[in-house]
This record gives sequence, C-alpha cells and structure tokens, in this order.
Amino acid sequence: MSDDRGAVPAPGHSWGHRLRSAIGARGRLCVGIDPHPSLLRAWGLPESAEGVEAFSEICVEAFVGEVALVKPQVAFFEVYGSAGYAVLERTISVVRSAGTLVVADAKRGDIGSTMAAYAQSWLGEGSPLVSDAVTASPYLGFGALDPALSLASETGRGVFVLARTSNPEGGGLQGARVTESSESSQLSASTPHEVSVAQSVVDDAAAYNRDGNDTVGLVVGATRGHGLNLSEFSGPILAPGLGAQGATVADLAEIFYDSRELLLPNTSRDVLRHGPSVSALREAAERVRDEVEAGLA
Ligand SMILES: O=C(O)c1cc(=O)[nH]c(=O)n1[C@@H]1O[C@H](COP(=O)(O)O)[C@@H](O)[C@H]1O
Repeated sequence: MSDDRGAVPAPGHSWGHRLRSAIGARGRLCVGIDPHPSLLRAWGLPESAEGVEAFSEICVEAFVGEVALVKPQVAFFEVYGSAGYAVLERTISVVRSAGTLVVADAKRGDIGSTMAAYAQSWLGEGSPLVSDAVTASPYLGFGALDPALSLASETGRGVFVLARTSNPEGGGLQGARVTESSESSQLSASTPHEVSVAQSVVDDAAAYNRDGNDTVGLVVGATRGHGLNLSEFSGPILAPGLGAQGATVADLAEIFYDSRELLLPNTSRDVLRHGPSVSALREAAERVRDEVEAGLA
C-alpha cells in the first residue's frame, strides 16, 4: 500500500486547497465504505460490529493511498450501536492518519443550535469522529447549517449539502418551486423569482463560497440530468450513482460538462463487490479511478 501522506495538506489550508492537492495526487474518485449486510455475507463476514470491522480494515488496506477520498456511510456502522460507532471512529482515524481524505456520509441537518453539536461531532478538532467533510441535508433551511459551515470554514473542512440526489424519489421535493431570497439570487436583488428547491441550495452554496474557500460542496447525483444552473458555483460536487445505480463515466462527462473542476464521482457497491480480496478491490478502485480521469480529462 502506498502512503504519500505529504501529498494532502492537513486542516489549516482551505478545503478547496486540500481537495485540489488530493485530486492532483490521486485523482477525483471517492470510494464508499458501505458495509451492506449483503456484502458482509458475500465476503464471508458475520453481520456484526466484528464483521464491519474486518470489512473496514480490508477497505482501508485496499483504498488508502490509491484514491483521494473515501466516504464511510455511517448508517452501516450505526446499526450496530456503540460497537459499530467504535469501528467507525477507528476507520476514520486510520484513513485520515494515512493522509486520505474522509467524507463522513452522515447526512446531518437540524435547527442551528443542535446543528452546532453535529458540527462538533463530525468537524470538531478532537472529536472521536472528526472527518475532513460531512454530508448534510438542507431541509431545515440552508441557514440552519451555518454552525457546520462556519466550523468547516475555520478548520479547512467541507460540508456537502444535498441538492439533487441520485434517487428517483428526490425529484418531487427537490424540483418544487420556491421564491429565492435576493441574497443568494443570481439575478438582480430587485427581481424576486422562482427557482427549484435544488437550485436554491446551489445558489445559497455559491453565495457562501464567495470567500474562495470552497467550504460548501453540493451533492448532485450522476443518475440523470440535474437541470441546475451551476454557472455561479465553482465548489466541489459529490456525484454519487456511478456503477450500482446505473450511471457511467460517459454520463458524468455529459451531465457535468460545465462543472468538472472539483467534481468528485462516488462509487461504492460497484467496487466493493470485488472484495474481500484486497488486491481485487484495489484493482477495481484503480480501474474506476483511471476511467474517471480519462473520461473527464
Ligand atoms: O450523500 C451521498 O453520498 C449520497 C447522495 C445521493 O444522492 N445518493 C447516494 O447514493 N448517496 C450515497 O452514495 C453511496 C452510493 O452507493 P452505491 O450506489 O453503492 O455506489 C451510498 O452510500 C449512498 O448513501
């Protein structure tokens, strides 16, 4: 396993800077650590915290140093309670210590005062779960995420906010029309207008990122055309859906033709199905990473 920790700047630099360095060293693919029960069975592991620990150790061995980011999906650890959380803590810590960026896929979102506690959990220096970035839901209002965005910005971390998700059920809510606030509007402040919920998230994210730190990322699925105007948004875009949900590298190139600089395609099951062999997993991740690099060049 190669370990070029020095390639990825530690917190202290902006999230955008850290991401660009990581992408420059290892490409833009983000591989999920999603210990689904079906994968545990397929890998001959028990459906328990011990099984998830063995699964995670294999993933760490296969992916660290090979890809820029890994994204543990918290739900698959949480299901085993405190024992599962202990495994998650160790996994995050080992991956980060080896210089690979961790996006905790926790999809948090709450009123601001509670959001501050979530922010401390996932982005606070010294927290057992501290990661480089976390996924967040904006459905209590984009402004309610502020404690997480502020902490992330101060510490060179990121928050990926759901805009247009990869699942088919997301369209009704995310496509609903809302009147956009003048602050985030791309049009003149004197012309209130309607945009989709997803577009309002994009515009709020673009407004927040005007400080140049790229703290706010978007989650935009790769499974269909997103219908968003991303022209004002230059921050990171996490794009799940590659592989198991049907999206291809060609789809990525087409859907994100005008927003590729910090595009971070995610794939989980399509790589993980190659386990439990460390070498097979690593080869699968490298193959997808290289396809993505070639397809988005
Ligand atoms: O935030 C996410 O990561 C996410 C958002 C989204 O819109 N769609 C989506 O699939 N995800 C996550 O991305 C991963 C996709 O996994 P695969 O379908 O196995 O590649 C899962 O961990 C999902 O929870």
